[in-house]
Amino acid sequence: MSVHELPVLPAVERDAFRNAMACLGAAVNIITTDGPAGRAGFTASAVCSVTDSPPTLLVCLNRSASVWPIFRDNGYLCVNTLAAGHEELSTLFGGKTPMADRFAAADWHTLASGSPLLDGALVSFDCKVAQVVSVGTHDILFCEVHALVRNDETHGLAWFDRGYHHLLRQDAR
Ligand SMILES: NC(=O)c1ccc[n+]([C@@H]2O[C@H](COP(=O)([O-])OP(=O)(O)OC[C@H]3O[C@@H](n4cnc5c(N)ncnc54)[C@H](O)[C@@H]3O)[C@@H](O)[C@H]2O)c1
Ligand SMILES: Cc1cc2c(cc1C)N(C[C@H](O)[C@H](O)[C@H](O)COP(=O)(O)O)c1[nH]c(=O)[nH]c(=O)c1N2
Repeated sequence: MSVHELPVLPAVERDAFRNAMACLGAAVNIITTDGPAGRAGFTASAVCSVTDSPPTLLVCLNRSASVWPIFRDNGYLCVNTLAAGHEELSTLFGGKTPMADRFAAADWHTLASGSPLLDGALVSFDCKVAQVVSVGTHDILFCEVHALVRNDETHGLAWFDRGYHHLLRQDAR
């Protein structure tokens, strides 16, 4: 098909897009960093696996978020995937709460990256930001995973239809 014959696609309204995206269930994560630019954390559901060679995941971060310059400058982060029971913590990191109050609400430890790992997270991925691609209002942070901490005792937490939902493990049903 020659260039001038390519179909012109209609635009989708932002609210219609958001209402549609609310139909995609997703894990809920607290993304943390600590380094020369300071300590920060925010709630993110736009997180997914990219490749297992090398182990890489992505996080989408709105550049208008107050945490954005800190993540940009530190270059390391941890993805803490939340477990059932972490709903309040998710809301705390997802709002306009002062950073110290966000971290005071839970217990943390660190591995090589220095980013806070949440005690009791379903899983934590200690990462180095390897590549950043800006698309519209967001930066897509492609992160190489260098350490993992799993907690197989707890159940999952999903964000779907603008609310939290528990995901039970097979042997718990
Ligand atoms: N990728 C994101 O930036 C992202 C993802 C989820 C939620 N949020 C924010 O969390 C809050 C709660 O969201 P909600 O699900 O209750 O209702 P909502 O109507 O604000 O969002 C519905 C869905 O639309 C998508 N979305 C919302 N804002 C977006 C943005 N700025 N860029 C890309 N995708 C976006 C997400 O998938 C979200 O689950 C809102 O402030 C929302 O903006 C942002
Ligand atoms: C369930 C859920 C899921 C997400 C968010 C919120 C909630 C409640 N937020 C929003 C983000 O956490 C919030 O905008 C910032 O923490 C706002 O605070 P500051 O601007 O940092 O003060 C969010 N922001 C973002 O840039 N990428 C994302 O994937 C998500 N996902």
